[in-house]
Amino acid sequence: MAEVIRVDGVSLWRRTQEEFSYDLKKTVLSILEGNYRKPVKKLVLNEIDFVVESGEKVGIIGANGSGKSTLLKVICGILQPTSGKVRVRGQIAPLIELGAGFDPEISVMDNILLYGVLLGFSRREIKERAESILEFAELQDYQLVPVKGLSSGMVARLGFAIATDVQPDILILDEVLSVGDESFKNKCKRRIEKFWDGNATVLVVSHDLSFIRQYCDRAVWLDKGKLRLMGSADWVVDCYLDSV
Ligand SMILES: Nc1ncnc2c1ncn2[C@@H]1O[C@H](COP(=O)(O)OP(=O)(O)OP(=O)(O)O)[C@@H](O)[C@H]1O
Repeated sequence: MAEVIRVDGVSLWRRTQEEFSYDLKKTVLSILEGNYRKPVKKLVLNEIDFVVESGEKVGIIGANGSGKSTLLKVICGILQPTSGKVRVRGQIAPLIELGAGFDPEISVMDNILLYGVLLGFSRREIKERAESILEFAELQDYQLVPVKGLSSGMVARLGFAIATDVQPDILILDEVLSVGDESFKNKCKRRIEKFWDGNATVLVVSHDLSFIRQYCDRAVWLDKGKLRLMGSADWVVDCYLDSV
C-alpha cells in the first residue's frame, strides 16, 4: 500500500493560556510593579513519528489535553510544527474548525467562489460545485447573505458541505461530527459513511473507544504529547483501558 501521511519527528511548543491574555499595557504595568513573569511555553507534541497508508482508517485516542486535536491541525497544515516534518499525499478534507476560513463580511456565494478559486477550479466547475454545496447545506435561500448573518450551525453546515463536496483522498475528523441539528447530523453521517466505505484514508480523533474499535483498523495513543502506542485498534484500546 502507498504511504499517504508521514509524521516525522514532529514537536510543537505552544504558549500557555497565560501568555494568550498578554497585552502591552498589562506587561508594562507588571514590569513597573516588579511582578512580571516570563511567558510559559509547553511542549504539546513531543517527537511524534508515524505513517498512515492509503485507505487505512486510523483512530487517535488519549486523555484530555494529550495533543490529539493539535496533531490533526499539524497534519492539515493549520499549525506548523516547531520541529519535524509532515508529508501528506492527496487531497485532504479537514473536518475540524468548520468555517474557520470564511470571510464573515462577504456573502455565502462569494465565500464558496473564493474557496473554489483557491483550490484552482475553473469558473464552470465552481458554479456547478456552488449549486451542490448550497443544496447539501440547505442554504439556497441564504446565498446572498454575508456569512456573519448565519447562525453558527449554518456556518458549520456550509463548512462541512464545502469540505466534502468532492470526494477527498484523506478525511480528517475531530470527534465524531456534531454539526447542525439532528436531521443534518444524519445527512453528514451518511456522507461520511460513503467515504468510510470507499478508498479514503481516514484519521479520526474520538473519546468513543467502542467507535474506534468498530470503525478503525489501527489506533494511535497519545499521552502528554507523546506517542505511547500504535497498532491494531483493539490492542491499543485494550492497553489504554488497562492504564486508566
Ligand atoms: N490555542 C492554544 N494555545 C495554547 N495552548 C493550547 C491551545 N490549544 C490547546 N492547547 C494546549 O495544547 C495541549 C493539547 O491540547 P489538544 O486540544 O490538542 O488536546 P486533546 O488531546 O485534543 O484534548 P481533548 O481530548 O480535551 O479534546 C493542551 O495542554 C492544551 O492546553
